[in-house]
Amino acid sequence: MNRLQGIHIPNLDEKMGMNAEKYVNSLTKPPGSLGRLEEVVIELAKMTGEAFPEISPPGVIVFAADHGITSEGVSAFPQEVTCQMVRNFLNGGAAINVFSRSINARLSIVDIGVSSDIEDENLVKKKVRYGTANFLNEDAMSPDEAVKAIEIGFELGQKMINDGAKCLILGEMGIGNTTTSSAVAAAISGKNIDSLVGIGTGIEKNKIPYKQQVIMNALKRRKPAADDPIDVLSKVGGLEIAGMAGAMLAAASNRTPILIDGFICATAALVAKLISNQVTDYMILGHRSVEPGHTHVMELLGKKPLLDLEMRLGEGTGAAVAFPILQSAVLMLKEMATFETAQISNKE
Ligand SMILES: O=C(O)c1ccc[n+]([C@@H]2O[C@H](COP(=O)([O-])O)[C@@H](O)[C@H]2O)c1
Ligand SMILES: Cc1cc2nc[nH]c2cc1C
Repeated sequence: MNRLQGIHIPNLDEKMGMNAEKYVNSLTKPPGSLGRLEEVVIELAKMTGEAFPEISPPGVIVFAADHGITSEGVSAFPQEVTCQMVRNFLNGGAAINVFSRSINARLSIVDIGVSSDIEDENLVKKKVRYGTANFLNEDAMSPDEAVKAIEIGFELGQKMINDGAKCLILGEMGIGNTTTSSAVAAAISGKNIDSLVGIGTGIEKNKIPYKQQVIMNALKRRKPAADDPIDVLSKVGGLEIAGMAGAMLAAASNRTPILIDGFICATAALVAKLISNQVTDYMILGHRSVEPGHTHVMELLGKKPLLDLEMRLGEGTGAAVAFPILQSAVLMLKEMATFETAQISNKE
């Protein structure tokens, strides 16, 4: 697969992880008493290869794109909300703007496939096409478009890291993308569609069987190949999902930790894993979304989320809210006294 074929993801630095573990156990607390903070900082040491991992400043990239499948009435909101929310991001008024400011993150908003044009000097204009096609009736995009969207994500992830980001948060905006994500997750995992479909932006619960049926019919017609990420993306995927997957691959190839958001972001992580299995070594899961598919996808990624705040917004918000937990973990390592320096008697 062109340029992405040559992508190299370094092995985790296990030795640095062992050093970090030893050092965590020398800090003034009973061993294990800081629970998952201890696990997290050891993971970060393995990822970064640093004795005292640096994760600040974080960088947030929000990929926006439209979905032809919205014509089937699968979302509670109309398609034009994608474009309207992009304007809201650019004006600083969305939840991800607020949370990015609170963690001092650089925030980048990318049009990778919105169905209308948006003029704004702060928008990163990388439109691959004006929304996907309705994948119930035809392939969502061409294989070339899927590759292009992954490459754009990779370039923008690399740029965010070159500009100084030490941890990457990927967010998305795309009316209809819980339907797309359910289709992608089902295609890759073979899981029953019933377990992967939820209310998204808030459809009535009694509409869920219809949403499931649309996805089942589409999968029957499109027949995506489970082990081929480009086939899955081009047949039933989304441009923001491809972009996020590309950015994740860039982060992992730079040893930069990735903080994963909700269902759509985790589905992009699953696609990235199909492209390069080791990419998940560099992922930490920020939160558990209300979308039922998220729990299944997180299991496929082999990781547990940090938070469960019953959120289902997307945009990268769950990851941004989880970021201070990583900061606490890193500060624990950097600033706590050891038993020796504080002259505290250690365990018998
Ligand atoms: O991140 C999540 O888990 C999540 C769960 C439900 C909805 N969303 C957001 O809501 C939109 C998709 O919902 P829907 O109902 O239009 O498929 C899209 O813009 C996502 O960012 C996001
Ligand atoms: C208002 C709104 C904001 C969002 N942010 C992410 N998905 C969204 C969906 C809607 C409808």
